[in-house]
Amino acid sequence: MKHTIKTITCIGAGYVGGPTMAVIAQKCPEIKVNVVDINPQRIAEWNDTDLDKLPIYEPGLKEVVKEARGRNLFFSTEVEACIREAEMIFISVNTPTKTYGVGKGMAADLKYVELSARQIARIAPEGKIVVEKSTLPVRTAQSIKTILEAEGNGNKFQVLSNPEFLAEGTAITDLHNPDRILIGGDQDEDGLAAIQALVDIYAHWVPREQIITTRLWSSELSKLTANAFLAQRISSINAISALCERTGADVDEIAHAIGADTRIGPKFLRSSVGFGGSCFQKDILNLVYLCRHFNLPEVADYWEGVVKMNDYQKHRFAKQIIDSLFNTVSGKKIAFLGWAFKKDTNDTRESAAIYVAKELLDDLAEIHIYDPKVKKEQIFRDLEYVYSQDPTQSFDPSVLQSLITIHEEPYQALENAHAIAILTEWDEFKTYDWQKIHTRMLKPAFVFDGRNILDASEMKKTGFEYRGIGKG
Ligand SMILES: NC(=O)C1=CN([C@@H]2O[C@H](COP(=O)(O)OP(=O)(O)OC[C@H]3O[C@@H](n4cnc5c(N)ncnc54)[C@H](O)[C@@H]3O)[C@@H](O)[C@H]2O)C=CC1
Ligand SMILES: O=C(O)[C@H]1O[C@H](OP(=O)(O)OP(=O)(O)OC[C@H]2O[C@@H](n3ccc(=O)[nH]c3=O)[C@H](O)[C@@H]2O)[C@H](O)[C@@H](O)[C@@H]1O
Repeated sequence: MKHTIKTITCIGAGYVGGPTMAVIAQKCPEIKVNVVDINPQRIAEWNDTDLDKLPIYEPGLKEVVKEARGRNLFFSTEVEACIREAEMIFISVNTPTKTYGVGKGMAADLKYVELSARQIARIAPEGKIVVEKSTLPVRTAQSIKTILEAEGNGNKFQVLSNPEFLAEGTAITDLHNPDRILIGGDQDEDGLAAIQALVDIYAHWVPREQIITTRLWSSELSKLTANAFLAQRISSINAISALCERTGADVDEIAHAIGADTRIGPKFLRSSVGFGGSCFQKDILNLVYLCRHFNLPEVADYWEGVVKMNDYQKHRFAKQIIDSLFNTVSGKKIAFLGWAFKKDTNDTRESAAIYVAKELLDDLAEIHIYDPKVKKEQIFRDLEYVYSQDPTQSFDPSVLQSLITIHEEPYQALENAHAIAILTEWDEFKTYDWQKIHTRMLKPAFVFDGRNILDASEMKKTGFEYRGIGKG
């Protein structure tokens, strides 16, 4: 049965739902695209006439929203009405690591996905194509199908898996020029027709040979595997960075040398203070949990090593700061450049900065933070959350208020600092007047470059005690 898709609804107006649907609306002007969310503030921000107030910062996003919003792109809290109206429904809700009960700290929390599936089943007047856009454990489509069939008033639903591979900070270019689109579905006649309906949407702008279609389980597991491989590369180069620091080798030279091998390739070999972001850790832990569930402990341990290495890298960075500052940072001003988990985003989820800050705060450092895009309230929320997760510590928020200062402007944050730590690779940090900064710091003036973005020899010439990652 051929489907003609006239209306799409996406449940979840977050970092994925918002930009992905904006681009579908931009490229398919004849399709009406509704993006719905239970968070009214988020929807109000998506609808703000001032495009600088969109809830997420992504280069190029404003332009896409400006073109499509009000034409065929609509943001709304009317979840039920929009479910009724659409022939195809994307589920793009959050799937964080579980913080309670069975699988706590490891498994993906699927409660928002389940709620969405139940809501669709309950109110959809007829069968729909339901598309998993969220990252999900392999075989989740089966659970969604079971719910849809059990609660769906006899309607027939098709479930597709269409994982998203965009990276934050480059979301719009990734969506406009994806390496591939992946669509998994049942291989019977109805399943293939549903796959074709989604292929037809992407084919508006993605060459057909870049649209890969697979069975459901392969598509779901490809997403977890892709993130695990990407994160593994970072942990691998970071492991080597530790050895470089002991031996006098330079990790950037090594990355260049090995990346020239076409079998390895040059991308994703930037050694850093550790990977952050909402997904790498969550998705690997989810993979580890699945492996244990299927009684594959060796496979689970293998992938868990990627996360352990990342924790080690963040800890190593914080420890190096404390060790270099004569074994204590108590009462010392440490300036943080950057709080976001990478440049060109205001997202701070699992940012390495949070964990480095916590270790320094535990040693009573006074931390001054400047990030060009992250809001003050978000930084406090991140720190309060990380303390709330540490059962060994009683948490007094007033201490946090007295030890943390957030700056709207970088030079004040750096003035009279004992040390500067670069946590995010924002381009603007490279353009600062480092000579001026040096004169205004306490001496010895330490710079811990967690992103290797500054020129080590220039910094040393200026008089800094400069420490890069993996620089022997
Ligand atoms: N952030 C990223 O770069 C990427 C994320 N993903 C995956 O996409 C999924 C979504 O991630 P994000 O967009 O980052 O999450 P997010 O937290 O930014 O957005 C999720 C949204 O869903 C809404 N929501 C939750 N339950 C709802 C319900 N029942 N009805 C309506 N709205 C509901 C929340 O209010 C929130 O606004 C996750 O599974 C994630 O792993 C995949 C690729 C990239
Ligand atoms: O599933 C997801 O959420 C997404 O996760 C990552 O995207 P994202 O986390 O947005 O950003 P990345 O560019 O992958 O960076 C992740 C972290 O790794 C760090 N990183 C990246 C690359 C590198 O060489 N070194 C390094 O330390 C970044 O600074 C950042 O903290 C993947 O790149 C996307 O393909 C995927 O869709």
